Amino acid sequence: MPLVVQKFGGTSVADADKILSAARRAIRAHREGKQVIVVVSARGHTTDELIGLAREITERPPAREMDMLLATGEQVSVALMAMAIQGLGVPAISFTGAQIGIVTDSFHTKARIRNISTERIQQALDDGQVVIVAGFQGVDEHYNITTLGRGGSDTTAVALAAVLGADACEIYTDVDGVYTTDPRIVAEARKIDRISYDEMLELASLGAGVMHSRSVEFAKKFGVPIHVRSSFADAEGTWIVAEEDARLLGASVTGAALAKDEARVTVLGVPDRPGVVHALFRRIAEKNIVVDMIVQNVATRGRTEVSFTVSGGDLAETLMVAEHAAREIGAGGVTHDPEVAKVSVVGLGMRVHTGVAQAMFEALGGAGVNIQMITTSEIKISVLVDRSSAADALRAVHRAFELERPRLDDRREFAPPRRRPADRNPLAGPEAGSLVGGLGGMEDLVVSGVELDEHQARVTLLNVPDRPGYASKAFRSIAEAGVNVDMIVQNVRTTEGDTRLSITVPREDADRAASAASAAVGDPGDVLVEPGMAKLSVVGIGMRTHTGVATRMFGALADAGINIALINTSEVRVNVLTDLDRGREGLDALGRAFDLDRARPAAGAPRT
Ligand SMILES: Nc1ncnc2c1ncn2[C@@H]1O[C@H](COP(=O)(O)OP(=O)(O)O)[C@@H](O)[C@H]1O
Ligand SMILES: N[C@@H](CC(=O)OP(=O)(O)O)C(=O)O
Repeated sequence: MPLVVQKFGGTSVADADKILSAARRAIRAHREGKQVIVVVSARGHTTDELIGLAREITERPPAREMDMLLATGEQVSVALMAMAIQGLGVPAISFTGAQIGIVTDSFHTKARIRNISTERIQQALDDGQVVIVAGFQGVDEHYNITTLGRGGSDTTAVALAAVLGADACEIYTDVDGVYTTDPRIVAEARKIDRISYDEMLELASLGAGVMHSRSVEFAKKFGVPIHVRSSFADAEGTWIVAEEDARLLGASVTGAALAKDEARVTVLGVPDRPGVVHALFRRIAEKNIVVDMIVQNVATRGRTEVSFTVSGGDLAETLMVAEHAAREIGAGGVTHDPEVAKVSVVGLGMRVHTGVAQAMFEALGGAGVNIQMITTSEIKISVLVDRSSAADALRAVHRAFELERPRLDDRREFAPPRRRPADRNPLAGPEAGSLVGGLGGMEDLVVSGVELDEHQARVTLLNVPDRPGYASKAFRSIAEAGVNVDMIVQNVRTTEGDTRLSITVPREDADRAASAASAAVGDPGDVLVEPGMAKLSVVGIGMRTHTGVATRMFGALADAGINIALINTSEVRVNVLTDLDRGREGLDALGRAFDLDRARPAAGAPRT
């Protein structure tokens, strides 16, 4: 019998009419002969209101009690939904997370699912009942109630779909699909018909609030097709599916995202020697703080700057940890900016299209937006900008890539295949050995490989003026010279007022890239070339949301005495640049650190 999981977000169960309309949708699927699991979130703004209530009592509510409080929002919704479905004549039963054995770790307010017992749900389904489950919550091994982090009901829904082998997970929300960017900010944004897991992972973690990024990790790991669609209309929404099913045509950029609630932290005067970066990020990871956009630039006079972003809510704690770590490693100090935002473009097409970075920087320059930091991965480019210019920046970028124009997608009716666990579920399949942290947790990090690219050269532009338009000029010149750029890293201005922008290119193109850059910046003395660099990458799922992965990577390299010259991170990989002659050794060290015997050198995959 087909099985479907339907998740209704807060806006879709905000009042009695909406609950009844969601109930009718579940009943329709039930009458079509499907087994139906309904996952619901707290009604409307309930979770925000509960947080407000706690703050009225105390500035720093204990996390355990916070979870006890927040979980009530979803409990109200499941009861009302069960009443609605039963009232319409169909048997239904509601469960809290604890009742159906959604067992998590004990990181209150950001717990991860370890496992889900399926017997009770399966029994109810087999009895012909619609099963209603409270999203966003679980219970730890000591029976403490936990929550999964804001937006976590998506993760409950996809996790249930994964363990029960559902044919699809339907996410019902107040938009009719995933758009090229947030339609509340850019009115011309267009609905996307199909998008790959990796693109959605990047978009979600870069700010597209329509999906919880951890839910997409689940979907990718377990091969669950997700259908994001409107609660209030019947039209097809957006399918989030495996790359081979997304059948993407043409475009270099699929979507753009804005993360507004970002804060930047920079550790100044970091000694340029092995182990230092590791010491810093280990301290932060110990606090379970998710670090994003790590940018480390070329050292001068034996010192460098390391910048990274965290969400605004984590800033105070991060600063305390960073200041402590800075003293420990003998760094110069810590600065921060709480008023920044990150604008990103994402697209699998970037793997093959050139000139994407140039087009993005040109659009930003044209809109008068100053770029503070840049970081890239194979399928995304992110820039940090002042928060006040963020919406303008997003609109400019959306326009530059003509994201409002319909793509050549195949719009025929689409029924995605469920790619069953044998080939996709790393808990069951051949990748089981690569799980870090044992087989205990469904949400454990999956590291699928480590790679070495020995064909990289680094080109650095020194003395980059801190004003709009500069990056665009340099990249236009490099693109005109026909050079494919791989990594791009720009850190914030140093204390001496100097900004450095580094790129990596295929070694044979290094001189061409350097002369193109010199021509653009006007002074050859401002361009540095290091022809022999190696890129080491750790590849997998959940690389960013698992705080420990970068730390483990930096630690392994530190123990091997290998210095890190550049860093960039994404949802699916962490890349670092090292000296060429240390590359193989680094690859072995990473293979050991991540318990992989499949460490392999990779052919360079330049783009941009
Ligand atoms: N790329 C995007 N596509 C669609 N919606 C987006 C995107 N980025 C951000 N959003 C926002 O996400 C919202 C839906 O998420 P959310 O409010 O969490 O819904 P729910 O309550 O159903 O979980 C939309 O109203 C939209 O403004
Ligand atoms: N109620 C929780 C969980 C959730 O996922 O909500 P929604 O589906 O409305 O984003 C929150 O507000 O974070």
